[in-house]
Amino acid sequence: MEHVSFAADKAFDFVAIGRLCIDLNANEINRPMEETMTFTKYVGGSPANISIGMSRLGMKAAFIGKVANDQMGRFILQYLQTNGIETSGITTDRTGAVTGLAFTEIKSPEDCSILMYRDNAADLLLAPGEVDESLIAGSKVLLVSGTALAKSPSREAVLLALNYARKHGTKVVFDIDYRPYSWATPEETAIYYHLAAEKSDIIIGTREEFDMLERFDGNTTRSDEFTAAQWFGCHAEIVVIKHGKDGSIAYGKDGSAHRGSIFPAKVIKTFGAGDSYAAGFIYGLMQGWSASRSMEFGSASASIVISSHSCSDAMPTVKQVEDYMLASKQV
Ligand SMILES: Nc1ncnc2c1ncn2[C@@H]1O[C@H](COP(=O)(O)OP(=O)(O)O)[C@@H](O)[C@H]1O
Ligand SMILES: O=C(O)C[C@@H](O)[C@H](O)C(=O)COP(=O)(O)O
Repeated sequence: MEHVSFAADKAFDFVAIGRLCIDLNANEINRPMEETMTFTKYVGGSPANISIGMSRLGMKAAFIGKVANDQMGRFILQYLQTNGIETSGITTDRTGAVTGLAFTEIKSPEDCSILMYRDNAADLLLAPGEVDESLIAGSKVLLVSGTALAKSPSREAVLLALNYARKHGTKVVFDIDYRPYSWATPEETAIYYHLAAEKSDIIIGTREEFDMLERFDGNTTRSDEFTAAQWFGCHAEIVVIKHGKDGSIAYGKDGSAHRGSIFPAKVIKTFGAGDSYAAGFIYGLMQGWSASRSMEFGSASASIVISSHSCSDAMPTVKQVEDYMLASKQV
């Protein structure tokens, strides 16, 4: 697989656009949320988690988004700043919108679910005029998280950000990130995901997420090969399909394919796998590594995070990932 090239002369390595939320993860685990009495608060939102992961890995990261004008919004901003993430691209809502909440239920290590409270979420009120073109122009990578396409004006903000990325030679990573709660219909989901995927250089998603994206494309057998071919016909250079504990597969435009295996993990909760995998994978590609090595690094990062109670807080450093890889053998 050919290595992905990134512009060298940019102030930032990575900028993400999308939601900044709060995770409330159950403290009393291995039981239904009806029996949970206390939660631990973490910064959340898939693109926020990935940005934090990139920063923990030593990358210079920035964020474009909108937070609520309340204690949760200020908590998020402070956490990002403490973690070295540029927040000048984040605006504060003045309409009374709130911070999206994700209550994580941990019934068992394999049976986790998320209860999302996202009515009037500030992140979906990001407007096109609030997208900082200079941040995108000054970044090697723009990460688009699919849920930001779920409602206007965030939808139009993302589409404008994609145009800015194309204009300035910023590589686009599209993390499909399907969260049913935020979408009105599957048809709408497919249409707007398509608009983003067509302009993306690297597309990452689970098989189910690609099924949502390819609703009108005739991939009736849910074939990974069909998926890859579909997007190489647009702009993609790499297509990664995640398969949970069965690992992942990456396809290259040159026709190559690489299977990624997993690292053993003492799983506390399966959430956080995708975000930490994405951070590790993108980091690897940006170091000039092969897709295989980048997948391995992402998989180890994922195993660290699913063995932890949080997602954002648990995002590992390079040394932590390398130590984990040394201490584990791939299964
Ligand atoms: N139970 C697990 N044990 C070890 N690694 C896992 C496990 N579940 C997921 N992973 C790793 O995390 C990656 C992403 O997880 P996945 O569940 O496919 O994505 P998402 O969290 O976005 O749904 C997988 O490709 C795999 O490398
Ligand atoms: O993305 C959200 O709104 C919820 C996340 O903050 C939460 O940490 C989570 O679900 C991450 O799981 P992943 O997307 O499977 O990595």
